[in-house]
Amino acid sequence: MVTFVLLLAAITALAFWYLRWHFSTFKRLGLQGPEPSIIAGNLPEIMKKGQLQAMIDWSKQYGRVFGYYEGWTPVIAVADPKILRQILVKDFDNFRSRKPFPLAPRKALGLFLENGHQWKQSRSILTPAFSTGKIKKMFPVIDSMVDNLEENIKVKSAKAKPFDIYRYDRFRLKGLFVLDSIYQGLTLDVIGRCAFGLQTNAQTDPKDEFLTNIRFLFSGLSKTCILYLVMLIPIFQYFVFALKNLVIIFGMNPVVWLRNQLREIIRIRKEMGSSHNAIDLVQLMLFPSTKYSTGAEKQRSMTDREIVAQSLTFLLAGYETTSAVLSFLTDLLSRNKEVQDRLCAEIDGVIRDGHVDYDNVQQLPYFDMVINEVCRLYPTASLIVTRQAAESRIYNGVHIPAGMAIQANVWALHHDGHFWQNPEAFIPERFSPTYKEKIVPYSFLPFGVGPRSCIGERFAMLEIKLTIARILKNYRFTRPHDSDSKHFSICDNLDYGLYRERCLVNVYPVLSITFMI
Ligand code: HEM
Repeated sequence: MVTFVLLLAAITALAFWYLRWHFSTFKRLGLQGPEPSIIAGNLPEIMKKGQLQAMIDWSKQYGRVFGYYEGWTPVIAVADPKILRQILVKDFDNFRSRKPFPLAPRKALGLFLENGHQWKQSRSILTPAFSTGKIKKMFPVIDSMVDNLEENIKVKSAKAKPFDIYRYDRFRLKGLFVLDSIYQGLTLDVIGRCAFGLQTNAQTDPKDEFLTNIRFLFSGLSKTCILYLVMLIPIFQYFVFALKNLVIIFGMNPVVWLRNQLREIIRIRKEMGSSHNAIDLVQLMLFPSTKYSTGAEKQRSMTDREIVAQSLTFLLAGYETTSAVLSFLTDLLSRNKEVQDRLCAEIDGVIRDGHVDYDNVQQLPYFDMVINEVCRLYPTASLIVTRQAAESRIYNGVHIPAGMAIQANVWALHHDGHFWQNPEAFIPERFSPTYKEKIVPYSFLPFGVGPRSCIGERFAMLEIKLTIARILKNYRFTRPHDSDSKHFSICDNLDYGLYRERCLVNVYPVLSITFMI
């Protein structure tokens, strides 16, 4: 009995010592940061405030580089442009991987979560899908989807009553309240058609199965506590993986539904063969372009499982991010009438015959400035610019040991008074040719930067510009209390609270859920 008690005491003391050692990683590295609890690191604060708010508060307290613990995982948050340049671009070979992801699937991860050779191969297969030629060919598809959006707005505005372009609808889905925005329907239809040739009708049918399943992913499942448990005790994920089959058998998961749909598309496309003239991602993944492969890296077609994982990644990446930028852009234009007037004047000047096309939508420099400023104020994907160090290195006096996770602190970077004068104000002129030169390199990263930056940036920019240019040809964004409001399209309070709602809750859980594939 005494031996047993002694052994137990020794094991407890050893475990305690190990936990203390682990949670003093940043003290040993000489980095400041919030005090972690010995069991949960800084997870309680992250859970209480949300990750972004916690990071904002910590940035104020500890500056541009600090360390925190996402449960068990130590992470260095970086908002120093010089160090970010090293990590994201100059020394990319040391930072090819993303931060380890709770519940990431073991196989078939999708481009966003892939690492090493697998990532490189997938990126080179998928990059040609976003060439200028391909995007140009996608233009008429996006344009036809915007027809539906315009029709929606026309019907709404004909009632001569204000309507809310963001909170277009609020309904109960599988027991949860889901917010709807007319932009979500648009971006889902666009990514569905352009990436997979999917015939979704999210804009015309609010009960469209694709839309409801995707929305369910972004709402209910994102509130799961399983994720936090895995962040706390990473080993717990093996238990979750074991449960996965049970969930699939009961068919309760929207991922299962989406997976089955995508498999059906793959089956049909395989039957059609490589001569089929589709220009989308599925076609590229089944029949990779040889134009971009070098001798050493012969491209193979992907397996069905890999294609499903990639497709789901693109659906998720292309849907929520773009609709969120459209929503913030609408909100900011409705609040800043002079900016909206100047933008409309530019659009009317360039697009004289009223027809927006691929070439004229590229000739709107003020529009580019406005979108950049929206993305600076509200970087909708600010938490996903992450990396992991392969080897130990020192940058600007900061020691980054091998295996350390890095979180680019994009919000802090975009709101840093040292880099941006009056950072909370909406001033598109910051991005004018005169002032642009003064922008500190690597202080503006809405799409990330370097070889792992957003693959869909140009596609998203085109979609945003085409959509807003077409709306502004006929309408103005106003607010409900505006006395001169013609009651066309009106958006309600889109603010920081909404930013949190749309951009924060979602990233981890939604991507984690791809483990169901
Ligand atoms: C306004 C809309 C969008 C924003 C703000 C955005 C932002 C981002 C950011 C910040 C990253 C991480 C970059 C890094 O780590 O350096 C990223 C990665 C990615 N984005 Fe986007 N994105 C948008 C639209 C899209 C669209 C439309 C697609 C697909 C058609 C897409 C597909 C991806 C993919 C696949 C990755 C992972 C790239 C890799 O790891 O190689 N994104 N995006």
